[in-house]
Amino acid sequence: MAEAFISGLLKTDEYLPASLRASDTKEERLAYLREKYGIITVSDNEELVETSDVVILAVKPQNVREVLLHLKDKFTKGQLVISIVAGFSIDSLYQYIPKSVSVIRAMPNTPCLIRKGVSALAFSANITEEQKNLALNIMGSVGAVHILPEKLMNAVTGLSGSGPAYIFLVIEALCDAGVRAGLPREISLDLAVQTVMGAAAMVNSTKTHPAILKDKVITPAGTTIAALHVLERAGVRVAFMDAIMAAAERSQELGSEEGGKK
Ligand SMILES: NC(=O)C1=CN([C@@H]2O[C@H](COP(=O)(O)OP(=O)(O)OC[C@H]3O[C@@H](n4cnc5c(N)ncnc54)[C@H](OP(=O)(O)O)[C@@H]3O)[C@@H](O)[C@H]2O)C=CC1
Ligand SMILES: O=C(O)[C@@H]1CCC=N1
Repeated sequence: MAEAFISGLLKTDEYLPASLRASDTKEERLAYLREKYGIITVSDNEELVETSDVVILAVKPQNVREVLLHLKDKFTKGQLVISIVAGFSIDSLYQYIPKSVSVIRAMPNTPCLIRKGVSALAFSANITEEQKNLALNIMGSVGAVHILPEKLMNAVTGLSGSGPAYIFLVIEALCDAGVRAGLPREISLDLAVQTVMGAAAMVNSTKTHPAILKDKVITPAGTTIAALHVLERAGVRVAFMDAIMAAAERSQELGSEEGGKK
């Protein structure tokens, strides 16, 4: 996910490679980031925190505590930490980060890599307008941004944070289905991709409820209603609801000390 940010930010005119630095546990990973993006890399989180105005925390929830434990006295007043860690609340982060530092809990998604992401942000109470604008600029550089109350962040994680994976699965399933019906795989994949992109763009640009757009595809006694009958019988809507609830609940669990160990 951190690479999605690096790539997305560098595709803007605003962020130059020399203004971005990354740390990681593996030197080979840092060498890859240096070579591919020309950014500065450090093998030491302490150095990174001491030399950065904005720190994006992008380790797995299971690693957050050990990472922050070593950094507590490295932060300085006025710094901004943007955490993209699923499930980890602002209050939990403040167990390891001084109160003089501002914290943003963010939930982006991987299309940030191509600047087509969507993120939600929740702010700590001490955030300044300048820091809000800076965060909106960073996150806005790689996609759409919503500011939300923190209590909604697990739901965001379930929907849009994990969401690209659901849509990749749908695209793969549509492609296989086309192949099953006789289409060459390459053509089938393109038909699936263009259909998903076209449908999403139509909802976005017409601002029309998807149910109305769906109805316009359906000819009475035609092909579409025959297919929708099968999807409804298979419980597709409930499957999506259950899936997103499962992800939101797992996000909540990951934020707890016990859940973070699993
Ligand atoms: N993937 C996604 O779509 C999204 C992920 N997120 C959140 O982003 C975070 C990262 O997820 P994701 O990118 O998928 O996971 P990855 O495992 O790909 O990335 C985590 C990176 O952190 C590195 N790391 C581990 N320990 C340390 C350490 N002590 N110091 C520095 N770096 C360290 C890991 O290195 P190593 O491999 O050596 O362990 C790895 O490169 C998670 O908290 C997740 O909840 C949020 C939104 C979307
Ligand atoms: O799977 C995960 O836990 C992360 C959080 C959102 C997307 N990927």
